[in-house]
Amino acid sequence: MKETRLQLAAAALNQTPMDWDNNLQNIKQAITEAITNKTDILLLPELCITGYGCEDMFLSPWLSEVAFEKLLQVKEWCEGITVAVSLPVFLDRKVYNTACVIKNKEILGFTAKQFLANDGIHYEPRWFTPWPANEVQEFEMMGETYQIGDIIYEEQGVKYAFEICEDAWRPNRPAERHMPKGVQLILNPSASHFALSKTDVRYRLVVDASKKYQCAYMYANLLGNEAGRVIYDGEVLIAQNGKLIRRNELLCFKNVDMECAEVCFSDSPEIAEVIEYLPPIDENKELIAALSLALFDYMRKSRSRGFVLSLSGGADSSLCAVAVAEMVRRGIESLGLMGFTAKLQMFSVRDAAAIDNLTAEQAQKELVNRLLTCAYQGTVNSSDDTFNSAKGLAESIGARFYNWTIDDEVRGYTSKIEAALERPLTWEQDDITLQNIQARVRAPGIWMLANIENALLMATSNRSEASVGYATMDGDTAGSISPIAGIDKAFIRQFLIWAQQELGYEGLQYVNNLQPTAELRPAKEAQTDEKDLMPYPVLNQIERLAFHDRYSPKEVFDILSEQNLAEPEQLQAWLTKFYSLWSRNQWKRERYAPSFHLDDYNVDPRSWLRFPILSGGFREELAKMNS
Ligand SMILES: Nc1ncnc2c1ncn2[C@@H]1O[C@H](COP(=O)(O)OP(=O)(O)OC[C@H]2O[C@@H]([n+]3cccc(C(=O)O)c3)[C@H](O)[C@@H]2O)[C@@H](O)[C@H]1O
Ligand SMILES: Nc1ncnc2c1ncn2[C@@H]1O[C@H](COP(=O)(O)OP(=O)(O)OP(=O)(O)O)[C@@H](O)[C@H]1O
Repeated sequence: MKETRLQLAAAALNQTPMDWDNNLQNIKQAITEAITNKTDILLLPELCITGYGCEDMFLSPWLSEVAFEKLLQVKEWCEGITVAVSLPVFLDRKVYNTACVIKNKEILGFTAKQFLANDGIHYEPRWFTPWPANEVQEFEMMGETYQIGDIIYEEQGVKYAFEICEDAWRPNRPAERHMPKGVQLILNPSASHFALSKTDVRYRLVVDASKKYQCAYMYANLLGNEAGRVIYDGEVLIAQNGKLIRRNELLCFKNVDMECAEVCFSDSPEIAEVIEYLPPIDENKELIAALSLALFDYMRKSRSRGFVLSLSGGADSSLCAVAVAEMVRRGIESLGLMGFTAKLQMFSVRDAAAIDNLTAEQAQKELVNRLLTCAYQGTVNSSDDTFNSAKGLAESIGARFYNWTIDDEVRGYTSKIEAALERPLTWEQDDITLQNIQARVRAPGIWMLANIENALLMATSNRSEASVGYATMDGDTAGSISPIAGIDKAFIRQFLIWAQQELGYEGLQYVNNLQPTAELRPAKEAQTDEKDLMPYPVLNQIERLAFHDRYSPKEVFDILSEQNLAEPEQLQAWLTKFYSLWSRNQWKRERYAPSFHLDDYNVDPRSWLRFPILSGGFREELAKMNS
């Protein structure tokens, strides 16, 4: 029996589009670590030289030229090691998404992606050309000739080849053709976005393939919030013959996260009979890990100095506050306090050392205090309950907390307009106007704090509100990021109960006992979101069926009718409200501050879901459903 042992390594990298210094530094760090570990082959993620999220910049030839120059720099760091590093290659006015193999400072070739990702948040065919199976060509670049295409490489007698991210997600994936050619190792450089529970799918793709194709399979994903909206979990997997060899801790705060393993290749491999899959995934844990890392990266990459939040004590703003506290907790856990503060680049060494001298609990609170400023902005319609909730939560996590009222500003604007119109504004006649002015006058003051502190203003809308436009434009939508606009309200409410119980955020006890309310109408009307709209779980179900599952209004009605959720007339009324508000409010979704992709879909037009700003508003379809 012939056996060869190879030391394999794969590294997740926290890259940023066109941040050449950062990207090359991370690549160098990974190569240096791998050389120290006596690695034979190191795999790095998809498009890690440029960053995956360069968007239309991929269409500019100069971007690929710069990437090639950087590749030549990387090549020189590869002494005694084989490294797979990915970049776009511009040939004959087409761009290819490639993985380049460098062996001992020499370029062996470029494998080009065959299946381009074109669903959900991915739009690759806009930029790249797919490479045909089995084809290899030569091309010239900067005076040298190279091979590009469907190449099979060899390391110490072990044949290896690539599947580049999406390649592995298709039934006729390249591995199907590689196996009969004696390929024993597949490398997969990926930019596979985070979504709740998605790691399970990825795990299956990798471990199942290693069994089916009787090979070793090495996978490296990008890490962190790369370009603003999309988060990568930095997953690294090494598997062989149906057995997992290595899997890392996901969503860490490091720049480089590497796994190494010695893997034995034999001509009569032992194939696992039964594959051990991952245990059920705790989506609450996953959500907060992704959200806190997304905030951390967004903040440092945008060179901001913390967050500002209009804290109502309701569920949405409370989640935003907890996410910042968790960013600090998880950041310290991942990097150590000095590592965390150094990476933020906003504290002097002296300042950071002083914080480091505090007890762990004090240091956590001190950092939250420096990074999060909250304000409660009450009106005559606000209740003691929400004030106590906001204050209690802010104090419990250590955030700075201000409290003022906005009644003077509301009165000022209202009386100006009343004078101009020569009539009083009344709740009977001017309900929405009188609600919106309250939400709007909260914006200037909170923006002032954000400007003073050079901090990011968090807009607190969730996905359910975004669907139906249940937010005031330039009021509670004001902000520089919308961190929770990808999460539905029902999920948020159960998450906050979990966070109180499992993460120990006792300050959430108040909000966990409140009904969601906008508190924009006079208190005697006992306004609640669900009275204005419909029960959030129903709204969420309609939204998922309509857009994630792509059913027609009539089909959604039929599916929900079978569940006996409500009387048919009630269901019809909810559906009519949902589709009408959905259509009318596309323009608002276009104007939301950037949001994160967290769930398996979102309603952000720049990301998962495009919809016309002006449309027929489902009039005919709703009439059919109602007939
Ligand atoms: N296609 C389109 N393109 C551009 N603009 C369009 C438009 N369609 C309408 N508009 C404009 O939209 C404007 C109306 O939008 P906007 O002023 O935002 O207000 P609007 O959507 O009419 O009302 C806001 C809703 O959000 C609720 N809300 C507000 C604030 C907070 C909360 C909470 O949960 O705490 C809830 C409130 O109860 C109300 O139901 C109109 O002036 C109209 O001209
Ligand atoms: N009294 C308030 N003080 C400060 N900010 C407020 C106040 N009322 C509303 N806001 C701002 O407007 C946003 C929208 O209000 P909304 O009621 O939708 O959210 P919430 O209060 O956080 O959650 P819930 O809907 O569960 O009550 C809040 O998240 C907050 O940022």
